[in-house]
Amino acid sequence: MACSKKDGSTDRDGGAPQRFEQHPLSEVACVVGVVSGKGGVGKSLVSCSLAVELARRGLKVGILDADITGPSVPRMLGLGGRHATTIGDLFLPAVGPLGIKVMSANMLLAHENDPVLWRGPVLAGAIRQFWSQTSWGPIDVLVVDMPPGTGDVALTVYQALPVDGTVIVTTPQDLVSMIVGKAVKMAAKMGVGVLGLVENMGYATCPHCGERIDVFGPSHLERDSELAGVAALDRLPQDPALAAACDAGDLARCLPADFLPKTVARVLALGNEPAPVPDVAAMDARYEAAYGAVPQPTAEETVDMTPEEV
Ligand SMILES: Nc1ncnc2c1ncn2[C@@H]1O[C@H](COP(=O)(O)OP(=O)(O)OP(=O)(O)O)[C@@H](O)[C@H]1O
Repeated sequence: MACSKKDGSTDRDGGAPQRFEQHPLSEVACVVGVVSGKGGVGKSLVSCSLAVELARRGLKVGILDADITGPSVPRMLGLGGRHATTIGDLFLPAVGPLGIKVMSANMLLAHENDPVLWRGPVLAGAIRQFWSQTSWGPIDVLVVDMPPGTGDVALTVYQALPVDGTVIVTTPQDLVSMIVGKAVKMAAKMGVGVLGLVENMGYATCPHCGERIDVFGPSHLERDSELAGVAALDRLPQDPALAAACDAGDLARCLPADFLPKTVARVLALGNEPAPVPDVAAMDARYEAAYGAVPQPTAEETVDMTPEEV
């Protein structure tokens, strides 16, 4: 797979100086971010599932766990308690099932339940280490499991890594839908393309009669993706077997076949079909048509939201 250039000089930013340089021993062809506006919606599950599905198709896959303060990727892939290998300043990712390479803050801690009590600049430094000081080797797709929300680390990833496209994970609740808009706008403001929305935990299947139950009410996937102007990708069930597999570190083996089919196809198409950067003005117009005009703040009430340099 070939996406954008990964040598710190992508066409997108014209070689902006804040880009972190890829380690000379890494050859990452494609970087896909997985984000959610809000915590706990299943972003790490989607990151790991995407990695597993791509690895099942024979791709060389890595996961950069940018959820520094709440990392769950190592545990889900059976790498809980594993430490990263270091040679001097160089980090080597742990290798999990299906050859998936993983780099996570948890692999740098003495105990996996130690808290990471780092402030913004140190968190950004960790992202730099996971990209510039880590030898990933040849990787077709590097999945970046982002922290929830639109904070410091997400900003760093978008500014400093050559993200080719981002998958936004949501659940069918109004609060989460509203926050999807923030995640889409953040990507747009950073010039990052959006691959589409994945709705997680939308429904469950009754183990007795097989009936589908919409756990949080009807799906919002079509509505939210239309309003945001991004693709509707997959709708995932709430499945106790998946939760148990995550807890047991056995997700790679237990993940049902052809999980996330549309998301996988979209990622595989990235080389020929770049992820479109959402049009924020058009998106605002659609939200306004659907929900009415949002009262505009006065000049005194307006806060400068321009992202700062890393
Ligand atoms: N579709 C699902 N079916 C069953 N359990 C799920 C599903 N999706 C996520 N879970 C469970 O919910 C918990 C939270 O999932 P996950 O860690 O992926 O969320 P997250 O959005 O990455 O959270 P955080 O915001 O803390 O990073 C996990 O224990 C996971 O096993």
